[in-house]
Parts: sequence; C-alpha cells; structure tokens
Amino acid sequence: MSSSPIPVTVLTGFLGAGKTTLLNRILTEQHGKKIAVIENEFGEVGVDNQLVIQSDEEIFEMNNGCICCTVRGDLLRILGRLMKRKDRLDAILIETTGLANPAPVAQTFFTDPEMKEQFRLDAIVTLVDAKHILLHLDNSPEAKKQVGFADVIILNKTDLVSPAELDALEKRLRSINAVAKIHRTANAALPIEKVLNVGGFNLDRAVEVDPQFLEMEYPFEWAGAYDLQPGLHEIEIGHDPADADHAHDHAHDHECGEACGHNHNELDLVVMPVKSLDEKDLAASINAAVLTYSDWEKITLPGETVTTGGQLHRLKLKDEYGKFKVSIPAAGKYLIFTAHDVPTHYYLPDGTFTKYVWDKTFRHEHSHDEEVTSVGISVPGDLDGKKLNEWISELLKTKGGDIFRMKGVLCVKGTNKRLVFQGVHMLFDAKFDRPWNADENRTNTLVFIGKNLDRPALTEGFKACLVN
Ligand SMILES: Nc1nc2c(ncn2[C@@H]2O[C@H](COP(=O)(O)OP(=O)(O)OP(=O)(O)O)[C@@H](O)[C@H]2O)c(=O)[nH]1
Repeated sequence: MSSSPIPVTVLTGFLGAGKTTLLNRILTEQHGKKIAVIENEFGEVGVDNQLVIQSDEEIFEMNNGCICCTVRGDLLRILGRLMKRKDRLDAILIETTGLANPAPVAQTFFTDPEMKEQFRLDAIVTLVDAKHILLHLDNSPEAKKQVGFADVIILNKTDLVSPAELDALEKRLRSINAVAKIHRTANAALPIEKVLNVGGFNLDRAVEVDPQFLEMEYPFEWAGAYDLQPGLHEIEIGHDPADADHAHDHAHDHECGEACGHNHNELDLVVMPVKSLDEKDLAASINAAVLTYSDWEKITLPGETVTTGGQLHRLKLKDEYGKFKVSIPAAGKYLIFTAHDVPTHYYLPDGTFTKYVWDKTFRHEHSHDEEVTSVGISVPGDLDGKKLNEWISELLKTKGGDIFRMKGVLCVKGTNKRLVFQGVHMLFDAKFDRPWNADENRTNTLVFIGKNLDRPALTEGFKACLVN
C-alpha cells in the first residue's frame, strides 16, 4: 500500500475529437491497473454513458453544467469519495466536455489543500481532430485553450487528412504550444503509457498560459460574515421600488455590463456557519458552499425563510427586490454567499441593522461559449431506417455547418441491436453494435450540440422517422 498521491489525467479535446474512443481503449486494454473514470458530458440527455464500454473500472458521471458552478461541486464530491479508498486506485482519468476550458478542473488539484495532498495532476491530455481542428482554433477560444494547456497532444484522425496537411497542422499546434509531446494516431490508438502517469504537468507553464490559473472560479461572487444570535432575522435584497429615498443607493450596486447573464429577479444564496474567521475555517466553509451550490435549489419567495447549512436558496425577487426571513439556530458567525449582488440590509430580530464583519468577492467568469447549446431527444418507439437516413442526410446538407456534433443510441425496426450513430460536422457514421439487454430501456436517445439549433424542428423531424 502506498500513500503517494494518485495521478490524475485530465482528458480534453473539442467535440468529437476522439475522447470516448481513447477512453474505451484504455478501459478494454489489459493493463492490470485500477483506474477510476470521471465523465462530464455536455448535452441535455446523457449518451456517453451508453457509448462507454462496460468494464470493471468505476465510472462516475458529473452533472451537465458549467464547470465552475455545478460541476466543480460534483468533482469535489466524487474525489472526496475516491480519497477514502485511495489505496485501491492506480490512476484517475477525468474526461471533460468537448467545450470546456480544462483550467478549472486542473485548478482543483492546486487550490484545495486536501486535494493537493491526495492527488497529483499528472497531465492534461488533449485530443485533436486532424480533420476539423483548424475550424475550431479559429472560432472557439476553448479549443485554443485546450491545445495551449496540453502536456500531451494526441493528433487523432490522421486517416482523414494527407501527410502534408498533418505536417502543417503540427506546425500550427506547435505555434500555440511549443512544449507538449505530440503523438499522431488513428482511432486514438496509442500505448497507455503515453497517456497515463507521464509526469508531464508543469504548474509554472500553466500559469504562463493563463496568469489567473491559480485564481479559482466560484459559483458565487460575494461572501460576507455576520456575527449573529439565534432567532428569526431578515435579509433585504435590492431596493424597495416604493421607497424613493433609496434611489441614490443604486450607486453601490453590483455593476453588470450589457452582456451580463444574471437574471436580476433571482438570486442564489447560501448561509453557512463558520467556526472563526481563520483562513482554515473560512476555507472549509467556502468549500461547503461550493458543494451546496451544485445541489438542488429551493425556490424561496419573499417572506419565506432561508435556512443555514447545506441548502441552496433561489430567492425570487420582484422588480429586483425582496425581503426574506433567515432562521439562525445558534449564536455564532455565519457566512452569507450570494451569486451576485451584495444584500442591501441585514436586520436583527429587534429590527435593527447589522453589517458584515468581513467580506470577500470571488472570481466568477462564464468564459465558455454561450452560443453553443444542445438539444436532447428521448422518445420510445422503433425507427424506420430509411426515413432516418434521409432525414439525417438532409439535415446535414442544410444545417451541417451549425451542428458540431450529434450522437445517439437508437432502436430500429426489425433488429434487436442498438444503432449507435455519431456525427462530427458533415461526417456521419452509424453502426449496429450489441443487442439491447433485457433490463435496458429500449428507447431512442440522441443529442445535438451546435449553434442556432431549432428544437421543435429537430424533435418533429426525428419523430417523423418513427414507424407509425
Ligand atoms: N475516421 C476516424 N474517425 C474517428 C477517429 N477517432 C474517432 N473517430 C470517430 O469520431 C467520432 C467521435 O469520436 P468520440 O470518441 O465519440 O469523440 P469525443 O471526443 O468523445 O466526442 P464528444 O463526446 O462529443 O466530445 C466517432 O464516430 C468515432 O468513431 C479516427 O482516428 N478516424
């Protein structure tokens, strides 16, 4: 039994680059290692879990969501569970969504003291689709970051381009990242030693690529500590539109730019006890808040009560204003975390105000490509193979530029095998794989990822392919 930290590999690469293909290779190879896999999928309905080969390795799925808001909480939770049985694990592999900037995942292993002790970020491995990467490097900042941060670049799909194009591509990748090891592959075929435990991650270089690398992103923007006695308190958010005297206070409001994605009639808030304002106690309370922010929210209307501890409250405001009760169970210090906006007033049970004794603002950036969305379809029934083929061909002809990725597991009339289909831009592939298991829900699941997706048209078009 060794107590050395477990190596963690972060696997990235744009949509359709070949991450799942590589993962399946690793999972089926007889390498004698115990590997835990953590997956984070972008898309409304989960398809990847059906595409990953069943194996003895343990696979954990993270919620679909923004890496800094919900997914980081999930990641901390899963790692916390893995920590408890670390003697059994040889490696951890985290597959990020094709749209993620890998930095927030990598940061987790440097900013959290416990994580730092138990795990070691071994390398960021980036899969590159030789056929489509140039398109993405020009249009997607995420694709560029994935290449920039890589310690190992797997230049995949070499069968789809000429050797001269590959040389030119490698030059382009080198201009973005001069130090990563580059391996050329078809179908992500390369020895596992080139991917796992390569000892490639270099923190100094990561900070060079992104000077804010060690500045963690948080799902909240502000926290304030209050010294409180037990009782029913009250918190005020925004300014009472009926109270003209407070109009001048707006100057102190959180300033949102035009592109601000906040819904100003909603505020996510958590109240967490904190033992003291020592760095260690604050860190524990902040981590607990990160976990809480990734859990289910409780819709809380004006006049309703906010509870302390592990509950995320989504406060509903009217005209950006609302007053809510806060139930404080015991005397002590409490941190109030808000997703944006600092509370205007905090009232004690006797009706007087109190102010926070400490506060801090946190970095919260939604740097991912907001324009890219997904449409998930999940419907039972058997498909007419011919109609499906015609519909997909037509779809790719007319919308192929906007559909970055589609994937699905489908039921076709006349066969008991699953039809697995995969599309990356205009390239499309459909194969029958194994029969449906008796305990499986024989249903069609598919997901489209791209820009300007027309949900009703996609759903109707798909349903029209079902056998009547
Ligand atoms: N021609 C060719 N196709 C490949 C190669 N590697 C993977 N593919 C195919 O490309 C498609 C996408 O591969 P995946 O492994 O699912 O890609 P991914 O990166 O996991 O995709 P996302 O989950 O969307 O991020 C599948 O149809 C693969 O069979 C390759 O080297 N050459």
